[in-house]
Amino acid sequence: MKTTKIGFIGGGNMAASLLNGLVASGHEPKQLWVSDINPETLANLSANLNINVTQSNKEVIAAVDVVVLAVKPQILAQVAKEICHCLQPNQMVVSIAAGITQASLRKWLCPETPIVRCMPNTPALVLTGATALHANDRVSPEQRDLAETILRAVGIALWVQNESELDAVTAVSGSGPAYFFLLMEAMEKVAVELGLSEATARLLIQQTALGAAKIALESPESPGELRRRVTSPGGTTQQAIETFERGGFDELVSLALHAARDRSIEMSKQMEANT
Ligand SMILES: NC(=O)C1=CN([C@@H]2O[C@H](COP(=O)(O)OP(=O)(O)OC[C@H]3O[C@@H](n4cnc5c(N)ncnc54)[C@H](OP(=O)(O)O)[C@@H]3O)[C@@H](O)[C@H]2O)C=CC1
Ligand SMILES: O=C(O)[C@@H]1CCC=N1
Repeated sequence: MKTTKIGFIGGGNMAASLLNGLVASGHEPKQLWVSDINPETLANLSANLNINVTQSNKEVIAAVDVVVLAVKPQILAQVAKEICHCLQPNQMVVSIAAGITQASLRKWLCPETPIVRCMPNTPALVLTGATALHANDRVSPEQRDLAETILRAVGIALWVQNESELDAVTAVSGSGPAYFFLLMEAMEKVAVELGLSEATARLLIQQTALGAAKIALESPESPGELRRRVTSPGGTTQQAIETFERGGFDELVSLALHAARDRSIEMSKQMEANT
């Protein structure tokens, strides 16, 4: 797998996370390609990772075994139509775009193209990504394994049976890192108000987030039980948790995740209707 030629169309945030992760996991940099319209983006990727870079999407297609579509959903139709004639019949396409369905991709590419649609997240950068994948019926078992191996190189990877599950995955783990950063941001602001220096606050919050994630991963207990173990009756945590609950914490999380899931569905419908 480490010598499979993989090409990214679009070298922005998510592509950079995956490329960094692939190189860090031992993938041969010279087997990795990326195209982007922005020369500065390409210069940074080339300098940092020593991978092949080009402004030509078609050059990437011609050089690789697997093509990863990593542009914004809004311009994916245009990019897919530009490259569709250059794809070899069995060349696998992996799309990471939120809210772009297999049906749209099939329409824009060629009906025979093997397509894996997936939803990764930016912690791929530090090899702790979480990705869900869905394959169309043109993807061979070997290509399925290859797609899974690529994403597993940068974290965990699991398959969903129904494509519609990717809307929920996008809301939970695709966007999820931002929710944790939001909480960290808010905690840091208040910690400074409470008298800590910014550096002290940030370090304490980062280590606490890491510790909470590690204990949640390693313990057989549910998050609810782990939370109760921190919450001494009549103590400080109880005050904080009750304040969160009075403020409608669960309802707010529900509203936020539904909004993200609904936006994913809405984007799918808009793209299918407009192209
Ligand atoms: N960011 C995230 O956490 C996640 C993102 N995704 C998905 O990944 C995809 C990329 O997102 P993200 O990395 O955040 O977006 P970015 O905007 O950071 O990256 C997209 C890159 O594509 C470039 N680009 C624009 N037009 C073209 C073109 N015609 N050919 C080649 N490259 C082009 C952009 O350049 P310029 O900026 O100059 O326009 C930009 O560098 C999206 O579809 C998103 O839904 C999925 C999971 C998580
Ligand atoms: O916000 C977005 O649309 C993308 C998809 C998941 C994370 N970022």
